[in-house]
Amino acid sequence: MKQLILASASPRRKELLTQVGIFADVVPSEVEEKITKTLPAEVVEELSRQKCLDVAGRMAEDCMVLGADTVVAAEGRILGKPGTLKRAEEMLQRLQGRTHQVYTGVTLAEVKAGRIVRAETFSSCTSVTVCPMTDEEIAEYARSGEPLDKAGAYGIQGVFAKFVEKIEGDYNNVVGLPVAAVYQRLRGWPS
Ligand SMILES: Cc1cn([C@H]2C[C@H](O)[C@@H](COP(=O)(O)OP(=O)(O)OP(=O)(O)O)O2)c(=O)[nH]c1=O
Repeated sequence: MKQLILASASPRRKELLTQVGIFADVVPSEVEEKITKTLPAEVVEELSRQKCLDVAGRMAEDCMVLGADTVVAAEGRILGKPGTLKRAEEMLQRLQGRTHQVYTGVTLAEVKAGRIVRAETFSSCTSVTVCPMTDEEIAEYARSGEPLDKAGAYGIQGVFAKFVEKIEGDYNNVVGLPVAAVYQRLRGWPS
């Protein structure tokens, strides 16, 4: 396989690729993310494409570029990163005691002789059921710092695992990258 460039600053995505033996160089996208869609699957696909094509357009060497974006969809709303403690608590209040969906969009592009010669976009959805949480549990978890940089204000791979009743679909998709689907697609691409 050609050198893979990961157009994402998310350490979790890099770790997931490394876990399956795909060693990527990181070149984070600097694109201003612009949402024109409304369905969560379309939103993550659109954002993953913007991140991927931004970085791919700057590559001079032959390579593959991967962009990804993750959001949580709950009761018709799309939840990104909370950014503040208050927003984190509001999001967790919305998720506790219910089932929601996590969507990750992925775009893969091939760069040849300084040009993008191919790009493919797809998304993956996982359902996550969260146990009922008390107000104290929500406040304590929000204060832990874990939620702030994560879509939906939680990290399934961290302390929040104790509130996850069940999931349906790819676990790694929740963490930020459906790594099996990525590998299966990359396998079919030119070496
Ligand atoms: C739901 C959930 C999300 N997340 C993370 C994955 C993503 O890093 C983050 C969603 O933010 P994204 O905007 O998808 O990605 P990012 O800002 O981390 O990186 P970049 O924009 O450079 O690609 O939430 C978890 O780590 N665990 C979880 O359980």
